Amino acid sequence: MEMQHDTLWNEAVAFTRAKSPASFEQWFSGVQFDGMTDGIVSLRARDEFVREWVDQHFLPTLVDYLRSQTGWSVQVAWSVGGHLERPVAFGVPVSPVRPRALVPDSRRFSQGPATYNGSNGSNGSDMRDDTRLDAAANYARAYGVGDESHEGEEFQSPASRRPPPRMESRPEKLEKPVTPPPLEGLNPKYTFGNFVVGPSNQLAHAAAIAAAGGGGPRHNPLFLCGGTGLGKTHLVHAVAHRVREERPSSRILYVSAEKFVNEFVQSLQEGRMNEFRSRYRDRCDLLLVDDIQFLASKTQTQEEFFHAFNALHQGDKQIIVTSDKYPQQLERMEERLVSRFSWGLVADIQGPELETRVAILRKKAQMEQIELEGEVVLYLAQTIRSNVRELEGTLIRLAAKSSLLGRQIDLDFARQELAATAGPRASEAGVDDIQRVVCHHFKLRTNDLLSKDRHKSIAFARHVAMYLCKQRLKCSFPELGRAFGNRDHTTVMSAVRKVEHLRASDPEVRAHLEALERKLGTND
Ligand SMILES: Nc1ncnc2c1ncn2[C@@H]1O[C@H](COP(=O)(O)OP(=O)(O)OP(=O)(O)O)[C@@H](O)[C@H]1O
Repeated sequence: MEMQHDTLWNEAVAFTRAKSPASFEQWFSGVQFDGMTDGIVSLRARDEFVREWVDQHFLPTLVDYLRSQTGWSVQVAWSVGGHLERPVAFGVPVSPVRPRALVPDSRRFSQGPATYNGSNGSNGSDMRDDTRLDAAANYARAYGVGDESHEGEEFQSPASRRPPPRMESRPEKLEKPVTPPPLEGLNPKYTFGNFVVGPSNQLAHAAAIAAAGGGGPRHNPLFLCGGTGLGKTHLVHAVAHRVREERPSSRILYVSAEKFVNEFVQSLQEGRMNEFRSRYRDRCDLLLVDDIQFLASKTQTQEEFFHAFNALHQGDKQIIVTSDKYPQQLERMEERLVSRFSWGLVADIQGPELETRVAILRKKAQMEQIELEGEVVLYLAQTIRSNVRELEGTLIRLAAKSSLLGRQIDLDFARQELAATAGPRASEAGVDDIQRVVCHHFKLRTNDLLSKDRHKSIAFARHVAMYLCKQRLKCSFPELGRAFGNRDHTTVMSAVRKVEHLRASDPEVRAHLEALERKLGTND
């Protein structure tokens, strides 16, 4: 089995190397392959800078290759520092320009090897936070390594004997920027390499890779939807990063729907509509719009967006839209827009399962250099189930507190902290609480649930409340019947069964239940 893994790894390496051999040699001289088990690839980087560069520029290709060959959800576990006995490649192994620590000192908790300790005399302490790209550029200038993104053209190592760049119009190699200028509003950490794939998001992930030109059928538009904090924005940024890397000349527009509205209003007021239209209809190869639900009720902006959409779609320019709802659930949105959103692929992202939450926590801890014991990871993943943003926020809060108090993040510490900040535990919530939350969600009065009213919307809310009570409380069917206006226990039983069935078959019902479960919190 190990043998097979090694072969697979070697194939993935060969595949990735072939895309840009010189650059590969340079960067992978600072990386060691420590093995692969259960879809987890263990790598060691010489330092944090190499880790981050390789993570962002090479791993998406490498991991995609492994995934395509095995069908596994491949994860990469990095360790940083220490001597590399078996580097993957043998380029010029030096990193003369050391950027400052990637996270503020207060957030660097790793007990592992120090990363930027000025060992080469280059004290980065007075460098700005945004010096990473500068440092990367210097690194590349000095050693001829760099971005993979220059369409068939490679950065060259001093030792390389490859012919000079083919494109005559390009200025001297050392003068051109190593990476295209960053796109406004993009989070550099939101890359495919940093996105953990699991059953809850694999369709959205695969569709995003395809939209970025990474193979597989491309759907236009791609409509990504799901509850808050589940990774929609992350995926959209990842597409932009990937396209930026691989096709630097592509004109990418990333906006939140809110920004689109503001730009539109401002252009209208200032008589610059031609410019606005040209920007969104003619000078754009990839349009990414976050939180489209924000266009609700804004009829004039919707009209403008409709025309931009048509122009781009006709020109086969990729459009990706995110939303917290399915297209059909978007309220106060023109029908013709809603129908267009479903022309391509609607890919939803569900709340991550336990295994994915564990993998996300590991990834985030690794990125932020936070040391976490396995039992703490599991405890956090079991306790925080609502969304990834909350998971991530809790991790950062724990790390900050642990740093302030000088205490290790062990299970006791995590338990105390979560208990101190959690609201009332769901297990303490009673039938009344659940009824109240359900009524609030469906905009009903509590009395409605207890009444004999059989109006469809009230009956549905009542069934949902019964289902949630049954799931979360240790109540018998007869007890629940009494709590819901003295109903027969068989009525409750059939309501619970009905909702169970709808949950599995109807995405809209599932979305309601997930929203309610988020509001009610965990019942662990
Ligand atoms: N599968 C994942 N792997 C790694 N990180 C993730 C994953 N899903 C979400 N995250 C992280 O969770 C945080 C929230 O994600 P993001 O902002 O993309 O959510 P969203 O779905 O756009 O939410 P909203 O609708 O509220 O804007 C980000 O820091 C993101 O990196």
